[in-house]
Amino acid sequence: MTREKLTSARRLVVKIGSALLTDDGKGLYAQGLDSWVAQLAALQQSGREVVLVSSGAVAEGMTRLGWSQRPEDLHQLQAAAAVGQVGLVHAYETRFRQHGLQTAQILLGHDDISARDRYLNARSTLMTLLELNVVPVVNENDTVVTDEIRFGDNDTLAALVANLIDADALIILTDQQGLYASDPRHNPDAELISDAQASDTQLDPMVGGSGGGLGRGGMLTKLRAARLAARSGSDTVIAGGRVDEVLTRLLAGEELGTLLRADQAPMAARKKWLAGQLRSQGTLQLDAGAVRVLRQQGRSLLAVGVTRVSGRFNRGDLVLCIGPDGEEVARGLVNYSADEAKKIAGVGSKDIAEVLGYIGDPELIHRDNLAVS
Ligand SMILES: Nc1ncnc2c1ncn2[C@@H]1O[C@H](COP(=O)(O)OP(=O)(O)O)[C@@H](O)[C@H]1O
Ligand SMILES: N[C@@H](CCC(=O)OP(=O)(O)O)C(=O)O
Repeated sequence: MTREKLTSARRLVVKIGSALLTDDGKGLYAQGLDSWVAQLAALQQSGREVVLVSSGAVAEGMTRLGWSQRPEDLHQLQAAAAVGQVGLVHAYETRFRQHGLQTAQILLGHDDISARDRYLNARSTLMTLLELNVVPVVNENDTVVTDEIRFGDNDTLAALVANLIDADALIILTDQQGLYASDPRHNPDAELISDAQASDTQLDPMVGGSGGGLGRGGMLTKLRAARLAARSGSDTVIAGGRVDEVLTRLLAGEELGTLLRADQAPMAARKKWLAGQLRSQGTLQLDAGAVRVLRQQGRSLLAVGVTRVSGRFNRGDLVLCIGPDGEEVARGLVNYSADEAKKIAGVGSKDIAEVLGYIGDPELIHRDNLAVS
């Protein structure tokens, strides 16, 4: 099968794992970093949007603190991550700057993505950074979360980020060339899987064991991540980070690594997910004009088209949009709380700041967060 969809992927999440980044425990792998950053910069400069999810904080922290063994103690791990994160971001910052690109540090926990208000904030910040042509460098917020650091799994975080920004593709770079039919550390003759549907259950027995010394999750978390990414329509590639020009070649359509395909396209998947959210926290009644632009033009909902607000909801909650006769028109994630929405109902976007004293988003529900019935 060809990889045309990947060549046209516009928005990418690239994850670089600990096993790859840390040069067998001897600090960060500088040559690798030079090469990945050069490739990422070229992709960004050719008009693609790139979010980088990078591990390596614990490993870099251990080097800086002079520790040769990964500590068992959770708080020591967290301390190492806090020390190492500075070095990690510095390593990316200096390299991207040589290519004329700014970077941003984003530290996230899974809760930041599951809580609705934080979800919208994280999404808006990442989208804004992409619009500004900045490369976000994401890692787990190891100071406040402990599960992920214990399992050493940034694969899940990368998939959640792919969901968050509706990425077209998630590329997971690791120390193996991709997913093999069995762990190549134990079976050097194992066959590389080049192409599969992410949902294919025949893959399950192939990913048994966990990872190596510094990486932990192994292929199990990568397969799970591919399935998670597929929920928002993102394909996943697992590929070898040491392969020459791996990112450039993958996006040129070369059949490297393992492609795990999603069943549906990003926007369709997102709308389906929204439509399937059962519990709504409130209702917005729309005037006939708003109903028309939502239905016929797929536009965002502006406060000016809202005639009545009911229910108790916060930013990020799901609300129903009903027409003048009470029929459901759409449902979506709202940008303002019920109290704020009541104040700005019927108000034009440019006057929101005057009414509220601030403006968060110009629309009440952004079209990406809206599923029309
Ligand atoms: N079927 C498989 N194919 C490839 N690698 C596998 C497989 N099963 C287990 N692994 C192991 O997964 C490791 C990669 O995972 P991990 O060490 O967690 O890396 P990372 O830090 O990049 O996430 C490989 O080094 C390999 O030993
Ligand atoms: N967040 C931590 C650990 C994450 C981690 O190692 O994950 P992975 O690259 O999936 O094996 C770090 O930066 O060291």
